Amino acid sequence: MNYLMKIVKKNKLLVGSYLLLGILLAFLENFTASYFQTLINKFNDRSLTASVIIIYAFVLVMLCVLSYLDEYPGRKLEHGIFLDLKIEALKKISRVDYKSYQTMGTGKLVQRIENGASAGKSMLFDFIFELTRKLIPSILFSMIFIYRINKIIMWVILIGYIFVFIVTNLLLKRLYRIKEHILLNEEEMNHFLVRGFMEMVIFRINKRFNYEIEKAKFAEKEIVGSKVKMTLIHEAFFTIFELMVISVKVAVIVYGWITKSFGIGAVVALISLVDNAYIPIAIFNVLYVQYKLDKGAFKRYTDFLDLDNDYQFGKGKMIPALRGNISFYGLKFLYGNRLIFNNLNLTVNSGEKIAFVGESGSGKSTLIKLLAGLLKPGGGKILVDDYDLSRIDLNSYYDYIDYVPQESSIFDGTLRENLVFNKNVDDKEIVNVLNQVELSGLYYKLKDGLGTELGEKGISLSGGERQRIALGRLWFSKANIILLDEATSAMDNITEENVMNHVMDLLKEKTVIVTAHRLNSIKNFERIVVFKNGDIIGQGKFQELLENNPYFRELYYATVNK
Ligand SMILES: Nc1ncnc2c1ncn2[C@@H]1O[C@H](COP(=O)(O)OP(=O)(O)OP(=O)(O)O)[C@@H](O)[C@H]1O
Repeated sequence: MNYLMKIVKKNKLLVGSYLLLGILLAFLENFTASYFQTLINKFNDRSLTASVIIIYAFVLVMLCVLSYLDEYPGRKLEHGIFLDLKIEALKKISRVDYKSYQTMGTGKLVQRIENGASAGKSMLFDFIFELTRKLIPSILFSMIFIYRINKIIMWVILIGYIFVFIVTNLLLKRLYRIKEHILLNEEEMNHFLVRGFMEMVIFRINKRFNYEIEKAKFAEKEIVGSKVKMTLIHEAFFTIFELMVISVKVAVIVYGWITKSFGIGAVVALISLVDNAYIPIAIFNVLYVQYKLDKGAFKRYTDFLDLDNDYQFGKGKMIPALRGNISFYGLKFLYGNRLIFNNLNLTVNSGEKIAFVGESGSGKSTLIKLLAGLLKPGGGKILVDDYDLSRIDLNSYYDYIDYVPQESSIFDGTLRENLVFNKNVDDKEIVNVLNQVELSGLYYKLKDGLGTELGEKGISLSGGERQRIALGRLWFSKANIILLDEATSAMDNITEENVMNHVMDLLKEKTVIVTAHRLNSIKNFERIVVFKNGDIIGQGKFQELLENNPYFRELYYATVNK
């Protein structure tokens, strides 16, 4: 509910005018029905005057004009709430704790956000607003007008309300279970769709699509079956309800006929007021059932919004500058209960060029992610200059650090966006950088130049091209700590050497940490740190390690002999 209240507060003017307009409309609708009684009675006994007709016409015109004006705040809120809730999800991703992010499945999550945003909009706009501005005022006004005509009928209608409410709650229990089943299967369905789109090549070559389609079809069968069942239960309720309203209307006519207590105007007005009293309750029930069911979908969405945030955003020290000294003291880190580092110590000096090497799984990327502030140490400390990293606001830290991750860091956007994000940079400057990372050949072949769309994860590029674009970003960065995690692994040796010469030239004043498996590529680094099972088992220059460190020698000959 907090998230919905936040939206109400943000739009308080629109919400206020929408609610007031609704209440005014509800009053006018019931007043029209009641005033119609006066008009008919006067018409019947030939005492009708022009002023009565003018008042009646005026109210009808007002109803028409106000209903139209009502559309403005109504539609703005309706569409705005849905999209605001989706944007809230994107804001969440910008701050969510990295460990939770790692376990999210995109397909299921996107569907959960879609269902949740739609449910939230429906809870606020279709239920709470509708109840406040229309249903409650309508029921109250119609009751007041009915009471003025006949008290007994008002009580009969009220008892009817209670009956309807009890039946609705009985139905709800069954509907909940069906709705939960639908939501889970919708997420499942999207999971198969998204992974089918994203992993097309793997699935096609492994002939997995038939299996995926079968799974999606099963989810489809469950969704369709459950939706049909839900509609039938809903509709059964309305049929019963409709029959009840017909009975009340007939009873009003019979009662008036037997007791001879009302004139023709009163009968017409009562029939119309019974509708005015029951239509809102019918609508209330549809919305109430929907509201209760939406709560489940909305909870799944808010569970995501309630995930822990990275505590270092918006909190901690803002740093004015970083020289680039780094120290790890007694660092401990666990993935769940899996110990990765226990008491790791390492110092990197400002401007130093360091390479992390070691067998796959030895912890190199984890250490880089810890230094990037994505993962948090389970013990010990990371100092950057003299600041304790855990006390720095990451928004401030990210002005001084740049990170090229191991996995593709190209996003669905243009070549220009992928190089400079939203910075205002001259085309010439960008083309010059493309030359530095040996991409000018590719660039001149692109029909749309810097405006070329690179596709999801840069699918239209080769692995090496993707890596060179990611490295090209460094030319537009002011950071002075640079972390390159296997940033050249997909390039051929010659391209790697040429590009890295330019990159290292660019970064000569900066602190640079790279991880690499091809040990030839880090021959000239000032220091190489050798990792094994989360421990540092050697440090030094390339030649020293080759002579003195048997494990490094083993690693080196394993790569050159390939
Ligand atoms: N999200 C995670 N949850 C649990 N364990 C993880 C997670 N990410 C990595 N690990 C484990 O942590 C260990 C260290 O992984 P890390 O990626 O740091 O190794 P690495 O030295 O960079 O390997 P590579 O050279 O293959 O990239 C590995 O055993 C890996 O399985």
